[in-house]
Amino acid sequence: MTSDSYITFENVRFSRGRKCIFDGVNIAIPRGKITAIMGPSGTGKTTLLRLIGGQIKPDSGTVRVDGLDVARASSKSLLAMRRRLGMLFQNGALFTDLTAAENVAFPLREHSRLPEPMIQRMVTLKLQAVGLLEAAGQMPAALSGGMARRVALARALALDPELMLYDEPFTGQDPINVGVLLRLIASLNQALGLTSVLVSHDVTEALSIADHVVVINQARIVASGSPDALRAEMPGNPFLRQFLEGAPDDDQSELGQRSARTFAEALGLLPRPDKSDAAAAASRHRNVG
Ligand SMILES: Nc1ncnc2c1ncn2[C@@H]1O[C@H](COP(=O)(O)OP(=O)(O)OP(=O)(O)O)[C@@H](O)[C@H]1O
Repeated sequence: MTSDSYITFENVRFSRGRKCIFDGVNIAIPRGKITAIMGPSGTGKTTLLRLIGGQIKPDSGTVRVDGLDVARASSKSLLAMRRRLGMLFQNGALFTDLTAAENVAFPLREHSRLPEPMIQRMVTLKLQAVGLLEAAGQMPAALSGGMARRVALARALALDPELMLYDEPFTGQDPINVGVLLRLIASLNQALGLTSVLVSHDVTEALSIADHVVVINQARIVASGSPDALRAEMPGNPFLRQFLEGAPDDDQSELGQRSARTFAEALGLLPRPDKSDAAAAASRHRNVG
């Protein structure tokens, strides 16, 4: 681990029943950057986020978040770590009986003792950060899907996290909303000095903002580095090449095939489909739904 790593996985093993999800993986997630986690469906990307959050523990090995050994930390240290962590998951629905502003205020009321005027100020700042101040008084039912996702992002930022975990944040969104979310994720990471970990099937989109990429396949890390470094590594890396050339042996699903294809497209290894990027992305979103 270097001091530039915010999160490290050191020889982490994790199984579900008889299925080995991680077979001694080492990962370094750089501080202050956006790291995209890629891999075919079912390879353990969400599991990786749950190991980071400490919801599950490795069978062996160590997961460190800013130096904290997550599995062996006291519950007090774990709680403190989680308060520095924001999460935006595809199912992170808003509370339907609270306005947008009340949704953003919720974690502040739950986890801080700030006086009400300060909470209102924080809510205003967070809604401004996602460009939705005008929606403060709206109920979730009155928001578009894209607006609701941005309010959920504002809520995830409420406690000023250092680390943001995004699990499929673009699912169900149209290309314009995906573009807005991408720009927000990138600009917030930069402006707030965050470290972001992004799990997404939208490979082209995720790679457009990723500084660092980790590719998982069959319980191992098959490649990691910048998109440029992966491109350079591809010819000498049979695992990566297999992933790029087609779905792995045990994943013949349409999703697995698509992950491999879009990854190769994103690295410029395959010609892009003869459509505009937006139309291609729209077609992928429909498929994911
Ligand atoms: N609670 C659980 N109990 C048993 N097996 C589980 C559980 N959660 C996940 N798994 C299994 O662990 C493996 C990894 O799941 P995970 O959700 O991390 O994959 P993923 O890469 O995020 O998949 P996707 O891209 O489809 O979202 C899968 O085989 C899944 O079936």
